[in-house]
Amino acid sequence: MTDFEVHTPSGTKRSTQPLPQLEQVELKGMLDWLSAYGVDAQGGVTRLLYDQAWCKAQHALAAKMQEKGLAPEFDQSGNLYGTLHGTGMGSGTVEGIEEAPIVTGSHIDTVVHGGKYDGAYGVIAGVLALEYLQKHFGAPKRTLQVVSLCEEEGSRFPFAYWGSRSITGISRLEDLQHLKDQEGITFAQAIRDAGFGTDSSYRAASHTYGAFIELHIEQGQVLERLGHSIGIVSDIVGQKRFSITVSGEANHAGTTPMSWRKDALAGAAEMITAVRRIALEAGEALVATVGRITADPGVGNVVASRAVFSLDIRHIRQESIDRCWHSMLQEFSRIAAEQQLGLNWEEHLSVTPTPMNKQITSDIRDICEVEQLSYIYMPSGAGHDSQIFQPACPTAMIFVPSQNGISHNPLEYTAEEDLMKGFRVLVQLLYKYGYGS
Ligand SMILES: NC(=O)NC(NC(N)=O)C(=O)[O-]
Ligand SMILES: [Zn+2]
Ligand SMILES: [Zn+2]
Repeated sequence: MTDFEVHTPSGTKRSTQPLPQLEQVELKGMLDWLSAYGVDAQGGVTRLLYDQAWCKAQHALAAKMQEKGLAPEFDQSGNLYGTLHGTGMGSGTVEGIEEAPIVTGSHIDTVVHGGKYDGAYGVIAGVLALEYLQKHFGAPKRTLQVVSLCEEEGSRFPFAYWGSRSITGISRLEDLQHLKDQEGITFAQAIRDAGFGTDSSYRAASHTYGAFIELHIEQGQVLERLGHSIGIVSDIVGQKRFSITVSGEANHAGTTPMSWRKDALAGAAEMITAVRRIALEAGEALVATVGRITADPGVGNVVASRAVFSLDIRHIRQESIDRCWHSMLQEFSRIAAEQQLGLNWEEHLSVTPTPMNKQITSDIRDICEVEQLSYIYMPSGAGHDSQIFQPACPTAMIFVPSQNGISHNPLEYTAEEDLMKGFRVLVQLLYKYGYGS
């Protein structure tokens, strides 16, 4: 049993209430259960926005929420909500946004051949936390909600954070309809095939949140190396993502002398080497990644006429991202001019670095202290829906360790004991905000 002070996200002290000991919950079992939707023979999980595995998983989750008394509801984007309705009693004089639901959750989509914890942990933990609170304390005073966001990774369409961006109104379906996946299927078609979209019977994706709290695996090695159980996220890095197209001329590999070629792939290779050099020169905190390249016509005895590669740049400060991108672009232009190649780029993601809400993070710290869980404040090098929510409502993130820091990989793993510690923190926090008098 633990005693702790209950207060709202705005810091008003409310009351003190002991919580019953948390029981072992079916966290691990439910993560395994969810991973069956989209699992492959090597144990990798692939659930891309609106694909078959995604649809099955999201509907299976809705059925689980129903079983657990959480009144599931979809919106037009395919975000799924489970709700514990508040009685409204004791919510005091707080007005406007503070009366809105306290929401927890994360995303259901994965990268291609990813793990079973990224995103899923926060969704499952949210469902079980609401079930736990309902079972022990009945209806909360303030409405508590869990959301299974439809998309965060940007794995299918050249666009990311669709779940949180649609909820916060930053993006609308009209802006994305034309986007195509690798198979040429448009966003408009994909959402329609999945049964969502503006002409579906679901309500529009718009909500006012009192606060958003995301529990997530760290996806790095910091907690494990330093021996801490909980990471309290201080900031989330900013990101820019581009698609870079280099154009040359297809020609015969045997009859075209080296110096007369316009070899798009050779030019792209030099540009990628420059990406690595510039990022290394910028210092340890900056990271830049080229994770994908395609070449046309993609034939062994033909000089490539076109190469397209991805570029992902991240840092905790926007100026560093911008400076690095400009140096890279200068280098790309120099290389293209030198080799008589065409150069085009398209920016398809830009998110600014985002600090998390100070009051919620300090409440998380208080809980860690009462619960005697070792914690550190840390920035997140991975992007999260929390950085989309933060400007719209007070937002915070709780991290648990990732074994060997591996993520976006079937080997992604967090020990059950660590999953439970994060769950405990989440339950305490939701109790604090939902049941305070
Ligand atoms: N937590 C994540 O894995 N996020 C990933 N996805 C986005 N959208 O940032 C990423 O690339 O960092
Ligand atoms: Zn991820
Ligand atoms: Zn994630």
